Amino acid sequence: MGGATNEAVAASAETGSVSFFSDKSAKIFVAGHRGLVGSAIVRKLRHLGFMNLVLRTHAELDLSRQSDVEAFFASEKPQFVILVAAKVGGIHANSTYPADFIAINLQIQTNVIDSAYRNGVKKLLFLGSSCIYPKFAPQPIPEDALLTGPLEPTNEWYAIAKISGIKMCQAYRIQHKWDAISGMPTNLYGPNDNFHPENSHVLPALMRRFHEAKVRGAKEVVVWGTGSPLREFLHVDDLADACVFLMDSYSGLGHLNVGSGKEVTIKELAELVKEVVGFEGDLVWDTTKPDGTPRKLMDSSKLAGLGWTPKISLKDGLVDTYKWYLENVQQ
Ligand SMILES: NC(=O)C1=CN([C@@H]2O[C@H](COP(=O)(O)OP(=O)(O)OC[C@H]3O[C@@H](n4cnc5c(N)ncnc54)[C@H](OP(=O)(O)O)[C@@H]3O)[C@@H](O)[C@H]2O)C=CC1
Ligand SMILES: C[C@H]1O[C@H](OP(=O)(O)OP(=O)(O)OC[C@H]2O[C@@H](n3cnc4c(=O)[nH]c(N)nc43)[C@H](O)[C@@H]2O)[C@@H](O)[C@@H](O)C1=O
Repeated sequence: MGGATNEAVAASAETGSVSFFSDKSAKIFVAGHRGLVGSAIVRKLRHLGFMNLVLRTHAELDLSRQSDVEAFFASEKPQFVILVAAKVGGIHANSTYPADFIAINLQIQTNVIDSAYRNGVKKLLFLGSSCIYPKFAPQPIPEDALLTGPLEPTNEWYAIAKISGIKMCQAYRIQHKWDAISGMPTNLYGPNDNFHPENSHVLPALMRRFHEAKVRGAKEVVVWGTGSPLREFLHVDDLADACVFLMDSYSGLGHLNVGSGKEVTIKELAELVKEVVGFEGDLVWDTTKPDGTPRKLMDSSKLAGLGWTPKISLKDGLVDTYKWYLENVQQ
């Protein structure tokens, strides 16, 4: 884990953790509550009976503006923070807007983590991403592969910001004995995903492209790259379940991987999405588009050892997501 794993550091990071589930009236700020992850976390918290959620849209509170974030925390004084607001996108967006991906993410996480600490927040959960690991990390990727090799160039700007977020949580834990933890989710999907044709991740991009091709009666759909990269997918409702589990059950220095443990090639994923959508034409591979990381299956055994495992299969998750897409997105 990039140099901060020795016993002395771990011992100095003891914070005296608090129970999250014991007080359903606790004031919880879910930053980024209208996105894929934030909306799933809000659904989960409400289902569990948490009613005192503090929510702000991007328009109401721009988390990249330091003074606005400081004023918000000083007046609202939340007890818990789940930080899932970020500049997020797929391989094309990451490559095209490197300045936005590094700057906005550094700004949001620095403002929120520091203000949360200064205003007496009891516990904060920060989310990174599996792209923090080296491009050629051992597979499945253990947490301690962090900072052991060069990053994948298509998303190194985003990865550097996310690594800084992990390190900031660790630094505040060590220096201030403050309960800031980090989870590293694998590639996610589900309701409220971003279905933009170019800037989204592969799964929603393909769902939309196959759906529109089916409606038009098209014979072919273009898929990016060679189809050979392997990816691990987790339904966002499983991730939300893991996040509340971590809020209650984990208070350690090290970040924890959150994955499904199952990987598919992009070709296999494309065939599965095609089947779920009901498109009957052919796939055409555009090999001028980047493949990105060849493989990034995470080792989530530490989280499993704490007692959390995912429940939703990729097939069931795709069916659920396509149903949501038909009811909420398609024209
Ligand atoms: N999606 C994925 O596959 C993965 C996601 N993650 C992580 O999970 C977290 C959530 O991602 P996801 O839900 O997919 O992202 P989304 O893009 O779906 O949601 C991000 C949310 O953050 C808000 N936001 C962005 N910028 C600002 C800002 N300056 N001020 C206030 N709010 C802002 C967005 O609001 P608005 O839309 O109005 O701008 C949106 O509600 C991120 O930390 C991401 O890195 C990790 C691994 C994989
Ligand atoms: C979550 C994760 O997400 C990103 O990394 P990524 O896993 O490479 O993400 P992706 O979903 O965009 O692509 C996965 C694979 O799929 C192929 N692919 C085929 N056809 C389409 C397509 O139509 N769109 C997209 N986006 N990809 C396509 C594509 O060429 C690649 O081989 C980073 O933002 C990173 O920062 C991060 O954290």
